[in-house]
Amino acid sequence: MITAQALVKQYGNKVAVDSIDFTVRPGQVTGFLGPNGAGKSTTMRMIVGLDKPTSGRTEVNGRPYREHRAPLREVGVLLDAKAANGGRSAYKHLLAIAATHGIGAARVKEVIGLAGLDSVAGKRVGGFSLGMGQRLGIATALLGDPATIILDEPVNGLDPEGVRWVRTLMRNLAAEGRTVLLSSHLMSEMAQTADRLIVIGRGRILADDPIADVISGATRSVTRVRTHESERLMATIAGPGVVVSVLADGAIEVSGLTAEQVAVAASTAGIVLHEIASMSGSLEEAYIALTAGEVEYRSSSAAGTGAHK
Ligand SMILES: Nc1ncnc2c1ncn2[C@@H]1O[C@H](COP(=O)(O)OP(=O)(O)OP(=O)(O)O)[C@@H](O)[C@H]1O
Repeated sequence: MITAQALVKQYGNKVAVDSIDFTVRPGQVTGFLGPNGAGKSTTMRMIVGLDKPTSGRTEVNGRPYREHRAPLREVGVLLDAKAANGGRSAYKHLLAIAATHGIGAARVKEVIGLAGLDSVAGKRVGGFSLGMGQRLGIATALLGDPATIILDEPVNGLDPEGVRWVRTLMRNLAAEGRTVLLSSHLMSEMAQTADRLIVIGRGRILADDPIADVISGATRSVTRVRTHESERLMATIAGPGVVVSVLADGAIEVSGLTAEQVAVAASTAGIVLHEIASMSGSLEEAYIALTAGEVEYRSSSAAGTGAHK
């Protein structure tokens, strides 16, 4: 479990984290989202004692991080995958960290296997690809078999197999009852991995809800219907708050009624439907809607460069 209470971090005049409160619960994957510069890394750094809050507090498993006598066994962290010593082999790197925390070589071998690093465990970390470095960072985070895991951009640089591996690992860790906090800018990946989301913008919390609620709260869901009797169906379902539009392919899109209500109305009127689907918005749409106006760094033109020809 991770908690933050009235947590503030100021760098000079810059308020990076602006009095936030949240609880990250065990048994779930919680996604931590926000535009560049929103304050995610600063928050994660404060949780694990790498940055001191200007005011407020954070706790991991019921105590401030620094008060844990064996922090590696409480919380596993991946904040900077490039932090490993380049001259050592992956095995030696993990063994050195394990030794300073009273963790045996057997656990080192175990996490090497878990992270899919068996074939490169004897190789110098300096020669690792970004993806291998990420795997090593995740192996390090898991070394102490911690109840809480915090990973900042863990899929950065991973190939599709690696991305899927991280997703499955996170889901399994949560299913074991652990607390998993995960940041990523990959919305489709987050949508498949997280149960709950905390979204921040300019240091403030914009949403802290189950993922389905974040999506339904920030996007419009519609019912898409296809029938040979579009005109009659439109007349049948017309009413206050019901908006219908005819799409280019002849299907009609209805907002203001659930798919069930449309199906019942059609059935009562004896109208045969060839297709009916409830279309909810995507996490990406919800995220863009939620963070509009909260983006610190935005390109001035969506079309990119090429203005001077
Ligand atoms: N050491 C520092 N000194 C001064 N300002 C800082 C420092 N660290 C972070 N900031 C500022 O605090 C704000 C939050 O930064 P932070 O790195 O926490 O954002 P983030 O959400 O992790 O962004 P990203 O998605 O780009 O990693 C930014 O405006 C950043 O420039």
